[in-house]
Amino acid sequence: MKKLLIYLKKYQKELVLGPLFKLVEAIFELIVPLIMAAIIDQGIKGHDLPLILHYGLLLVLLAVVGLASSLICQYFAALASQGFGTDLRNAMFAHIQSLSYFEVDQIGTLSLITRCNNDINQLQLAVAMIIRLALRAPFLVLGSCIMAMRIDWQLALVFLIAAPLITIVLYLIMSRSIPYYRSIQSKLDRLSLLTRENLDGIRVIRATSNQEHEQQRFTLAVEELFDTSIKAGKIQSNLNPLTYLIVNFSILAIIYYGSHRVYGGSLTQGEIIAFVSYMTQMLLALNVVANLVVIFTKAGASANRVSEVLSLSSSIQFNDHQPLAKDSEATVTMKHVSFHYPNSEENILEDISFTLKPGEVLGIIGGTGAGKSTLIHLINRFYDISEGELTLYGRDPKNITEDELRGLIGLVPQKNILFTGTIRENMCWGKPDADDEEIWEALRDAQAADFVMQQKSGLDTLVNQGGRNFSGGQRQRLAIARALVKKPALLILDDSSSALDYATDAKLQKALKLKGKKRSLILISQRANSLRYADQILVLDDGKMAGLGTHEELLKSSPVYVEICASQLSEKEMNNL
Ligand SMILES: Nc1ncnc2c1ncn2[C@@H]1O[C@H](COP(=O)(O)OP(=O)(O)OP(=O)(O)O)[C@@H](O)[C@H]1O
Repeated sequence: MKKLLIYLKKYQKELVLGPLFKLVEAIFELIVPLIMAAIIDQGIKGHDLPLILHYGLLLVLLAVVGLASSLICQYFAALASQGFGTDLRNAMFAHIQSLSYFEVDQIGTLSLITRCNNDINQLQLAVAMIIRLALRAPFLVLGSCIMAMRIDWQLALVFLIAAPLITIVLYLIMSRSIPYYRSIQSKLDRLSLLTRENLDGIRVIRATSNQEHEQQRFTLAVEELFDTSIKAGKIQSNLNPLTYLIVNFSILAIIYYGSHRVYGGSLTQGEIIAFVSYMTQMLLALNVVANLVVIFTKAGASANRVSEVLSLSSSIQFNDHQPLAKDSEATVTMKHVSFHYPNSEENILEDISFTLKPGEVLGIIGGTGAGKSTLIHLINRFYDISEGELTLYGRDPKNITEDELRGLIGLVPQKNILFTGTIRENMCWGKPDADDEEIWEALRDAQAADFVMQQKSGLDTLVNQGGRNFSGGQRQRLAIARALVKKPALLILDDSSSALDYATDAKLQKALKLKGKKRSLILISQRANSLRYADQILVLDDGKMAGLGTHEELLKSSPVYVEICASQLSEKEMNNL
């Protein structure tokens, strides 16, 4: 919670002045019943029109000043709550960027989105309510009681009985409904997760005719939310009848006992009216307090969820910089490397060793789940190795700054993502100052120049969300070009040409090899054909090395490799190998 308070520090002025202005409005509200009493007792009773006009004008003045105070408070509340939300959202977003894959996996991407949006909205609302109502509502409760006592302390005993009774009713209702409100929040979380998942995967859902199943899942989640909301609503619906019952009995008591006192001459009719007004004011203010409790309870849960993210620190720390040995004989070296994900004990990679030299191509092949992408994650230092030794240009990656590491490696991940914007903007991600010539060169090498040229707007062609206005193969080539623009010393393609036909794939490989005299290349592929000209191929089988060598060497030494080739190539092709 402390972590969140620092974002309010900037708005101390608004947090103090806002409630003070609201207090001015509340004071005026407490004065109004007294003026009404005076109008009745002096003006109407004495047929004194000038006095009625005088008090009427006073009422108008109080209303105008009260409204102005309320608007000023509203302004401060909006300024502080929106500013707080914006600062917090920016800080949270920046913090998430600094986290490693492990922490992001731990919370989950969709939950992070909900926390960044819904939870911060909830906190914004709470800040606005603190400024607008947190001081005003209790002040009105207390003020109404005091004002009533000022008029007639004996009759005000009705307040002293009614106020605790109303408080008990509020407590009973709130304590029963708040758990439901908490549950509603987590159910809303689940619903937004389902909505997002479904809309993201709408093509897959339709292609696999799973609409009905997904509809059922969604309906179930909506019904659960509906049930919980109804339960909370049913409890909450007792609030007004019960509190109004107490207030109406109190008003009856005030009128009954008050009328005796009016006959006795110790109280006036106007004062009775003022008493009734104070009673109503107190009830409304207590209801506001009850709503505030609900808002703050929800905000409390949201604050915990936001703080949980902010208190995470990246498990990947980059130490002091040591200069890279650019003339090192090896780009990447792994010696007996093993790795398990932080959330499991089971080794995903075991005893992996290889050396990749500058200008060389390393192919990685293996079945699904063999650990190919995981190995790439280690080279990128998305995770740290669990055992063994990993060096990049002769250095432990822990001693390379993050910027240098990212500048060194151009990664085209398996699930490539293009961002909304133009093709040029996407290309400049790796190198913001890249000129058109550099971009076209990268596009040519990635075999993407032809189709970009065919676009009417060329590099200024707009890329829709996720690159949906391009085919799978075009997206892959654009993603490869984007990685090439920054001219990385090590280019990693994680199954990034799977959607290309063999001829385009071959042209791509040729271009990459031609340009990459000094650049090392790691190619992950499920297709043996795509890797056959690599300088060495690492065969992974269930996280273990099942061979390392050239295509020809592996055909003699690695049964797993032979099996992969046999499953993909025809007998004729196999015989020609
Ligand atoms: N973040 C993670 N946390 C825990 N386990 C993971 C994580 N990511 C991957 N794994 C597990 O690690 C194993 C290897 O996954 P990896 O993605 O490296 O395989 P792969 O060879 O690239 O497979 P594919 O060819 O299907 O992409 C799998 O069993 C997977 O379940």
